[in-house]
Amino acid sequence: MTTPVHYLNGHWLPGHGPAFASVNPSTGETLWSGNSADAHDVDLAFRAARHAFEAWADLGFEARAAIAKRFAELLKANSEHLARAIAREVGKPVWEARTEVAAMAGKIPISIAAYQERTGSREQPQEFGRHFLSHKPHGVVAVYGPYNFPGHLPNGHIVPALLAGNAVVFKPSELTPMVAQETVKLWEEAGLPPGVLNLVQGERATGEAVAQHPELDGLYFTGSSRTGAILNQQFAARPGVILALEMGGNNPLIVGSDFELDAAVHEIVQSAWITSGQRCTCARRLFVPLGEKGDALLAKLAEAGRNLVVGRAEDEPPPFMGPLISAKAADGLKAAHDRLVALGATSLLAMEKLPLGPAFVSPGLVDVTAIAAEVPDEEDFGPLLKVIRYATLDEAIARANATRYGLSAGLLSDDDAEWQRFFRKSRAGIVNRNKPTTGASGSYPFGGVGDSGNHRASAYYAADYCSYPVSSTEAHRLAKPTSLSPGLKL
Ligand SMILES: NC(=O)C1=CN([C@@H]2O[C@H](COP(=O)(O)OP(=O)(O)OC[C@H]3O[C@@H](n4cnc5c(N)ncnc54)[C@H](O)[C@@H]3O)[C@@H](O)[C@H]2O)C=CC1
Ligand SMILES: O=C(O)CCC(=O)N[C@@H](CCC(=O)O)C(=O)O
Repeated sequence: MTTPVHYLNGHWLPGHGPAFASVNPSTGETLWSGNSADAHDVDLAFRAARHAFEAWADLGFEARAAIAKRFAELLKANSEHLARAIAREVGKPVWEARTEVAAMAGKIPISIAAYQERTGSREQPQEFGRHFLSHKPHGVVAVYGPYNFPGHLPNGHIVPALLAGNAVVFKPSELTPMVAQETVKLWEEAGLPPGVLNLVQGERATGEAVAQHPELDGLYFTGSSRTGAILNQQFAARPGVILALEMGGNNPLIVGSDFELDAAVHEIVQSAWITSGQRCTCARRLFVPLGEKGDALLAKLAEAGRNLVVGRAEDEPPPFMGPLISAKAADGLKAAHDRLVALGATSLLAMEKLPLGPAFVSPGLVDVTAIAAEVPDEEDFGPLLKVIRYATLDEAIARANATRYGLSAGLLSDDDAEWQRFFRKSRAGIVNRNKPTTGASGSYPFGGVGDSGNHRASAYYAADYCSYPVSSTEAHRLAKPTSLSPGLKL
């Protein structure tokens, strides 16, 4: 119980909960181990955050932004170190992990602009003084991160929360504690005052202790719809706590009537198999027109999947896809693939477990047209793409929308009328044309409808849930009105 893995009130301290570890899914090597934060450690984090909050909020935006800018510089200076940590702990290839670190540094100017634009102030002069709109931080907010972007996605909540003047308790995914620790060290080096950002590592019990803490003013969660739904229920009894939920999807990608074959295959690969399918925005369902052109597309896509290089995160030459996060995840994906085939789906590219290690699978492509009604509306978080053949675009759009989720959706078509129809009818927070469903811009809002979120979009709109609006009517001097309300004598 001696490894200092929690950052509480500006000190690195050991935890008092059960021990846990993170493992490199490419190699099986243990990367990080420590004791999780128990309820008492979590309480220390909240006390520190509450204590630090007022001075941090009073410091002013410019001073807070200056620290965030120093953090961005440190990210750039340490980008290779952090990218390697991400590659090792998540399994994504180093080239891709580098893009994650770049997105983290890019988050700072974006969040500064968003704070000013989305939550700035507005004044309306009046005879007596003014009406005035300003924004205040919520207080102490918790940030929960998923494992697939252990740097970028928690950063997408932490940066705007701190800029707005909140103090933060950060509970990263238990699968990626090392990346969280390396990130928080950079905030420390950037000069963040003690208590403003606290790190509590741990598994579900730590997450529960954070969510139940009475000092909580806001909870910003990126993770599975299952956990998000639990939190949503839990917080129904605490309406005063602002809850931002960014969750999964069962995202459709429709291939229209007018497309260039190689370009379409490229966008599908980038939609479905990037990050080994471990992005919430990944396409899970591919709608392909019936007929020869659709047949040719699927043949080419299966070939691209067969030729795609799967390898260890740090391999040279680099792979396109690394392992899944764990052997358990790989077994789960393979089982989902096999279940579809057992139900009667046609395998166009069989997903296989690979001899590289227990967390490795090859990409899978299954035609589920014949069993579409039996396919559960679930997010299979890995490189498994389900194909549905269709006769008319309207049919494809209706089936694409037939999901309880609504995160991303895409159309591959050069036909403008098809795009207009698709855009009008599709129900998702991210709707793309001739581009992957993945790779959303941080300069735009990011979030979904249905079970993909709770209408608190992140990225550019994260500023909105990091502070609350205050409307003031101000008179410079107290003055008795010249005419009083009927029935009132003074
Ligand atoms: N919409 C979005 O922006 C994104 C959504 N995701 C989604 O995240 C998922 C993958 O991430 P995971 O790490 O597996 O998510 P997860 O839901 O298993 O875990 C997320 C966090 O919640 C904590 N947690 C789990 N159960 C809890 C409970 N009962 N109470 C409090 N905390 C609890 C975990 O320890 C972790 O810190 C996928 O479903 C993916 O679609 C991932 C990235 C982006
Ligand atoms: O938060 C942002 O800056 C934009 C959202 C973003 O980066 N989305 C990524 C990854 C999220 C995921 O799918 O897990 C993407 O759209 O690829």
